[in-house]
Amino acid sequence: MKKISILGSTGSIGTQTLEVVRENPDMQVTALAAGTNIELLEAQAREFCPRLVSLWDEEKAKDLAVRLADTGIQVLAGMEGLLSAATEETAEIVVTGVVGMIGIRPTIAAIEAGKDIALANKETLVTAGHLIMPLAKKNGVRILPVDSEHSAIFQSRNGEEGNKIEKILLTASGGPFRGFTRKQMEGIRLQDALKHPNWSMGHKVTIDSSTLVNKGLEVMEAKWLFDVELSDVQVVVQPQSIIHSMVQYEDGAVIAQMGTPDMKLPIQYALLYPERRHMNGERLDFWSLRSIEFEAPDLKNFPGLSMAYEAGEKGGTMPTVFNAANEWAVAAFLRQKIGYLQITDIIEAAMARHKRQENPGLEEILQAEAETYSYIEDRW
Ligand SMILES: NC(=O)C1=CN([C@@H]2O[C@H](COP(=O)(O)OP(=O)(O)OC[C@H]3O[C@@H](n4cnc5c(N)ncnc54)[C@H](OP(=O)(O)O)[C@@H]3O)[C@@H](O)[C@H]2O)C=CC1
Ligand SMILES: CC(=O)[C@@H](O)[C@H](O)COP(=O)(O)O
Ligand SMILES: [Mn+2]
Repeated sequence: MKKISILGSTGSIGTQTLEVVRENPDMQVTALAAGTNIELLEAQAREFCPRLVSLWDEEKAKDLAVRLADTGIQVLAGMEGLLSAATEETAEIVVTGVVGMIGIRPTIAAIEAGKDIALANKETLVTAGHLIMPLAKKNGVRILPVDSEHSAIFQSRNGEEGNKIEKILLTASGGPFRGFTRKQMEGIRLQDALKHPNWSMGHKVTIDSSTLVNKGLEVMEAKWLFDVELSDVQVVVQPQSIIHSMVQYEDGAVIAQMGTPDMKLPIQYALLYPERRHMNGERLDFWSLRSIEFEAPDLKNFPGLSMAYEAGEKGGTMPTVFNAANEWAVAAFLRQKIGYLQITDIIEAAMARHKRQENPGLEEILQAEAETYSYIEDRW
């Protein structure tokens, strides 16, 4: 029986993880954590019977405890609850499906408790990769990528572990505004930015995909997961999201992982690694596909990607500032408080004023996040 704790169980990654669990009788959920969605978490708790559930919202957690009183399921709240879900004693693997830097502390706690990590929450590696990767090594736990591109790279490394990577070819859809100039992006509305061409995902990552900030975060995520230089990660626009990413080896061979855009595959692969198991769903049909297209990314009109390379090259607290500024700006755009182009303007301004700190610990990372927020809040 594979025992799984899911952080962010009510979100896009969380609900798809539960679909995978539903289809695999040898998987069992031991803990579930969410933010505020009490209705869905209650339904999930009743269906999957975990040992504990947690809601970030303290008041709603109290209400949930009353609602679940007949079940014997422990109900917790806040950071304490999130950490308890991450370290639930019987869990073997923790799916990090929360969104944003809130994922850092539970990921660290899970690793310290000896749990394998099925990592969807890329913000954790972007901001704290230099802490997470050595900690995982020290505790003998595996960081198994769930992000589709990183799962593809991981799959393309299978059997090649001893061979050096020459280059990672990280594919990008280009988002809904591929081909737009910045001028054409001036009037973009929230509902337009939420229309990803290929993937159905949570709001934050969908906006990140549209600005190419998602690809920037993924470049840094790849650096930590596969121990490569940022300059060895090349972004290739592949508009259909059929090739999920590729690895080029020293003899020039390129190994790719392909498939329809469906996150259940990388989720199941991470949960069952190294086993592959039957999965229902669409298969690629090359006769109807006919061709697969490629483009170079447009760095001029999508500055989020170059700023991510710059933040990653500078290192220290700079990736935290890049990420925190983006988290703030995307949340404000989702509340319709700022315009679309201001997202990257805010990241640029926050990075420009930041005095970088080398090799930050957890407290310094969280402080850089807080300082970035207060700098932005004073100006926007
Ligand atoms: N969706 C996808 O296909 C992909 C996502 N990712 C990454 O995975 C992560 C999750 O993305 P996605 O599933 O789309 O996001 P969603 O917004 O759909 O879901 C986020 C989840 O996190 C929960 N949550 C938010 N804040 C807290 C908190 N403070 N404490 C506990 N739980 C919290 C939410 O709970 P509630 O619903 O109650 O608010 C929800 O369950 C992101 O880092 C994203 O970049 C990577 C690749 C693909
Ligand atoms: C499904 C997934 O992994 C997303 O992170 C996806 O990568 C978004 O697509 P683009 O950022 O390439 O538009
Ligand atoms: Mn991705």
